[in-house]
Amino acid sequence: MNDKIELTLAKTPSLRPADIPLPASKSESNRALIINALAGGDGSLTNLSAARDTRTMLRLLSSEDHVLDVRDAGTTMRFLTAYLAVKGQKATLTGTPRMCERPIGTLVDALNELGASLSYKAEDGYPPLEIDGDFEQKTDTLSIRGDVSSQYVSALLMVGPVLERGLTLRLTGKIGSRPYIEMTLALMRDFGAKASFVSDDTIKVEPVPYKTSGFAVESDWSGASYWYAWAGLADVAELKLLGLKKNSLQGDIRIAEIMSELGVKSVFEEDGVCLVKVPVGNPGRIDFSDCPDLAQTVATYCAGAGIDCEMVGLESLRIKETDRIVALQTELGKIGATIEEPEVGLWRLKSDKNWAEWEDELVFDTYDDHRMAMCLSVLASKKTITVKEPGVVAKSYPSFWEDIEGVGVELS
Ligand SMILES: O=C(O)C1=C[C@@H](OP(=O)(O)O)[C@@H](O)[C@H](O)C1
Ligand SMILES: C=C(OP(=O)(O)O)C(=O)O
Repeated sequence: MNDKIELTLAKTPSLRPADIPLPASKSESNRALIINALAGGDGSLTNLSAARDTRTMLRLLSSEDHVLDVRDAGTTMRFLTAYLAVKGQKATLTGTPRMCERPIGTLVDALNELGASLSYKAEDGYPPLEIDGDFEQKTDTLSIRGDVSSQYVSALLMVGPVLERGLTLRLTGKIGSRPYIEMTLALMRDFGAKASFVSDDTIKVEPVPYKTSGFAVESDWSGASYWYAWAGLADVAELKLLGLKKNSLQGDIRIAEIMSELGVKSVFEEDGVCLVKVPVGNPGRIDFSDCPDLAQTVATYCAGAGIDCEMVGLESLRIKETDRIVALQTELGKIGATIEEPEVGLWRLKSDKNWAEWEDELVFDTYDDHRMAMCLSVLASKKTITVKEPGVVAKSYPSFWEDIEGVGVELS
């Protein structure tokens, strides 16, 4: 299914009861791989994600090529930049044309200040990058903006324990995606590092090397979000999402709380979470500062369910796999919804309450963005739809369409 040019999903208001075997988290997997490599590479990592972003990380960590192509994987690009720079490994890091439009200057500046020799091969501030191979620590304290991408912060933190003098990071501005930073610190500590926030905006990493350890990756809460939306929009849905825990390292567990107000309750069991339909409450203003990857799911769900809402904390959405606001404005416009952005990071979504009047031929573009394909799929609970380039899901959830077929959605 992933190699088709387009995929049609037949209208499916009633889902077959199912246990959904979610993919493992690519965020946890990519951190575990980098930390394990810095610890000597002998740890036992279980349930690593089959996501392309993780397979790419695995491949590049053991590659002896000079040119390393991360494709469209943001964490792979940012984490490998810091890893290779501090290891003093010569390499060129590159990616897809879109990856070469995603900024990396904040991280490169910080690494050069730390003692690395990184330069740009094309445009200043953007991949491709040349890593010169020399590294000598020049400072143990860095200030870095926290409002562009938390991945720069995570990348720097993970190399902290192998630096002779350790590292103190001071984050300036608003700190976006903070749970991803906490996830990084938690995984580092699992591997013996001494690293934690010492104040609201300062993180200290001691020069205590990693120890070999084991880590079991949890299922992916971002991937789970599409099932919450399916459960909320379908007339009948009895789904259990396997491998999710109530105490998660992933900030995207917030989908459980958001959807409890929007029509889906979570019942945690030993081996996963059961989704139960409940009446829709008042969404109010939803803040995505901690969980930007949930924005497309919630926007599409609200547009499909006829719910108006105000979404904030969306400053980073324009520099992800695509400009996610433009993509959502265009695609949700096809079902009569509008999204206004009166100020950066604030979206006002107004939905068309009458889905029976949506166009009959709904064909959605996906913009090389896995999350566009997965969030739009949920609209098939109301109408037959076609999704272009369905293979984009491979970035984080390669078996997405098989799992969709598993709940009884006819695909052609
Ligand atoms: O560290 C991570 O694993 C991620 C951090 C987030 O990025 P930003 O920090 O750029 O918001 C998120 O959007 C991305 O999918 C994964
Ligand atoms: C933004 C994402 O990933 P990345 O930044 O790692 O490419 C994502 O998975 O939605």
